[in-house]
Amino acid sequence: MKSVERHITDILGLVRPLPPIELDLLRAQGAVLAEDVTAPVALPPFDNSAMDGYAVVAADVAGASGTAPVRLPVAGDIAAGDTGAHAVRSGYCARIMTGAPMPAGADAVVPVEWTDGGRAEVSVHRPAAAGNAVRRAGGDVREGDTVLRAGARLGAAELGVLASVGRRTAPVRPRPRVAVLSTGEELVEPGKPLAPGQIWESNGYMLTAAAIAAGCDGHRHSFVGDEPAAVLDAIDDVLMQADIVVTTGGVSMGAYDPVKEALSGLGTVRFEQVAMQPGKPQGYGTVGEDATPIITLPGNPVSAFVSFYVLLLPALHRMQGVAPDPLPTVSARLAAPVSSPPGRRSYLRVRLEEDPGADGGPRAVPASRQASHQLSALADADGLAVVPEDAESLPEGTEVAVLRLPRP
Ligand SMILES: Nc1nc2c(c(=O)[nH]1)N[C@H]1C(S)=C(S)[C@@H](COP(=O)(O)OP(=O)(O)OC[C@H]3O[C@@H](n4cnc5c(N)ncnc54)[C@H](O)[C@@H]3O)O[C@H]1N2
Ligand code: MOO
Repeated sequence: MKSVERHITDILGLVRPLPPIELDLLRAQGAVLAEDVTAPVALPPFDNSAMDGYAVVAADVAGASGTAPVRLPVAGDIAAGDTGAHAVRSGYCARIMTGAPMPAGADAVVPVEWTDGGRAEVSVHRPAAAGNAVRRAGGDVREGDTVLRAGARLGAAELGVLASVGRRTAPVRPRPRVAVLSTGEELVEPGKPLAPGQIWESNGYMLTAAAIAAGCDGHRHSFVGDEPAAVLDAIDDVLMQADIVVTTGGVSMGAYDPVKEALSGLGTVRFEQVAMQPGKPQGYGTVGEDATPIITLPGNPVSAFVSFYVLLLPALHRMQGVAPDPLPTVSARLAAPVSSPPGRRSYLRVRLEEDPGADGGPRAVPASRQASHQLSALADADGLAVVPEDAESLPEGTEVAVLRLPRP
């Protein structure tokens, strides 16, 4: 059987970072920056007041106190956004607001709380040292500084930074368009009644949601039955709108495995058995004139889920221009013994719990239901514990690596 690592590498070989596009800032949320961004000007661009108060010459108020306040005439008002040229000379002050440009000659701001708040003349009852409550030009960012690096994922803070350096748009890798296509004659749209032998389609929702959570533009397409020609038609239909196609079902050893049957003939898609549990039957390759990557995941819901995070996620990262890292791993002690098929690496659903008795490190509590159709145990899990290929059982207390599942 093929190793998990080899299969991840083969899938990575199908994809490249998507060419950058320019997106309006709010449309770029969640996307990955394609170039470094520098500041075209210093930020703040000018010296300005950090507080509402009075711009003064610090030396004038050096002796101010409650018992001997310093009285200064107020030469004018400077509001934030004031573009006029203001100046303060010794013996005078100007009322100034937070964010307003410092007048020439002034070197400190006395907060209004340290004064009587006078409009024509003000009493200052505390000294303010030079530089007090003054935000210097370039105090945040100097002109030409790199404020964000290529590869940064754009969240609220990053979008704020981009706007603060005057960008209205951002050069980003577009979110990979992931077309999710499910197959199976037994599938019924949720919300509709089930006939005997039928089940509600769940993989499409699950994988589309996982793709969106991974920063992709996931689209659940309608599912198809067990007719290989219908599978090919459906794949053809989604190709125009997809950077990668993900199918589920129809890749195993059955008499009606339409994905395998339909795609095997093309010569561009391989079907293999990967040494993992769940997720053994897998296919990967390209389809269509543009050689669009296609990944065919098994139909068992937990197999599809685990395959997405173990095999596909690194490729989705690469398409976004970030390192093709797997899920983050933590080390944990098994809270119960587990078993695993020989020669296959198992990914067991576990809940991570604090282990008060141990020297730090959580414990991994395996879900009681681990079969690949038992989807309900997944919603309780926060990780996948990895049981190596050479282990058929592990006793309670064994230290294992746990892949942390992303949570909304
Ligand atoms: N003789 C063998 N049989 C099977 C083998 C094998 O090696 N030899 N492998 C088993 C393993 S492991 C897996 S995993 C499954 C994979 O089978 P397929 O990818 O062909 O998937 P299907 O047969 O279409 O479906 C499997 C299972 O999952 C349900 N399913 C499928 N799609 C959906 C969906 N969109 N939403 C919800 N549930 C879905 C389907 O009803 C089946 O119960 O094969 C084993 N068999
Ligand atoms: O590999 Mo299947 O994915 O065991 O259920």
